[in-house]
Amino acid sequence: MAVYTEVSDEELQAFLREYEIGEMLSLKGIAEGVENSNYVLHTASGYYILTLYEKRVDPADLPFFLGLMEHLAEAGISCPVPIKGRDGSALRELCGRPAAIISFLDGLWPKRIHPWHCQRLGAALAELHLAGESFQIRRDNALSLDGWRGLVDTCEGRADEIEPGLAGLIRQELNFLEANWPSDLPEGVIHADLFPDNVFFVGERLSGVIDFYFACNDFLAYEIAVCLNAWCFESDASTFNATKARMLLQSYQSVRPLSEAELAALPILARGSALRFLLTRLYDILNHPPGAYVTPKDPREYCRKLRFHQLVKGPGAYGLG
Ligand SMILES: Nc1ncnc2c1ncn2[C@@H]1O[C@H](COP(=O)(O)OP(=O)(O)OP(=O)(O)O)[C@@H](O)[C@H]1O
Ligand SMILES: N[C@@H](CCO)C(=O)O
Repeated sequence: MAVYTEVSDEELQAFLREYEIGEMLSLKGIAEGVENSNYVLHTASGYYILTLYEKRVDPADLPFFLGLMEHLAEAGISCPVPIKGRDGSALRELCGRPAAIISFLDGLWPKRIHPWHCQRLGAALAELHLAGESFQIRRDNALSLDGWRGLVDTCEGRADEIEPGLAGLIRQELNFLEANWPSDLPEGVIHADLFPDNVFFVGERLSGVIDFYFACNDFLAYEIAVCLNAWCFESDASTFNATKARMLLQSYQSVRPLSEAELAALPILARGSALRFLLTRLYDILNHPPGAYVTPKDPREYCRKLRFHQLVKGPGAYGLG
């Protein structure tokens, strides 16, 4: 659950005076997510999401995130739109934190993934990648190789508290990835956290994508690897479902075909993506703020996924060929 910062009625009322979205009717903390404090805000003009940006978001990045949502929405991608205040700005401060109001998106995220979810996801992801081509602001991925090295240095001393042998696994994997990471794949704007809880469906229609607060420029195929990890394993996190992966990849390629180099790189990109989420989960569990209204996610799930990809010989393991 994620509400790190409590907002009083008085503070909210003063904040809302900067907007033209009507009188406040209610504000309810959202019991999901781990990064920011999120509330459903109900005003006389409808429902919105109020977000207070917490520890991992650098305020200097917020114009990128909010600008990207606006850009993608204008290009026809279904995603939240930042609401501007009377001064034309979507970004201001509340309770000492950067804060914004964004539009509310209908739909529910899938708790149980079927192959058709992966099919809808693949095409939507490729459309998102194409729509991002014309976005002018750039943001490097802070959670790529350099960021992983920093997290390994910080966490490895206590990693074996979580699982015996974990410190060795992450150090060796980092060394491997540093020696073998690709350098010349097509790049663009990626969402970078496209897990099922960030993709909404209404019935069998993908109704929208939320949570752009890790978005950045990186290899487009890296994003596919993130999705293979987040969408295509069974709940034991060890059994890979090649049918789901094939649906995802075929559907992506019906909109944006992948080059031979991108396909060949999938296994190493999947290893990198598994290490990325293993490390941030490990960091969060070792540095859990006491009393915070949030449930940390299990890093061991990503140890199992990483071990699967370490044995993969080529992209055929992902349902292709
Ligand atoms: N625009 C939106 N419309 C409807 N619901 C939303 C919207 N944005 C966020 N939510 C709700 O808030 C929850 C948390 O949002 P979000 O995923 O952005 O949080 P977070 O703290 O960045 O979490 P994480 O990075 O762990 O996914 C979502 O699962 C969803 O229920
Ligand atoms: N999606 C991330 C959490 C938010 O970054 C995870 O599952 O570890």
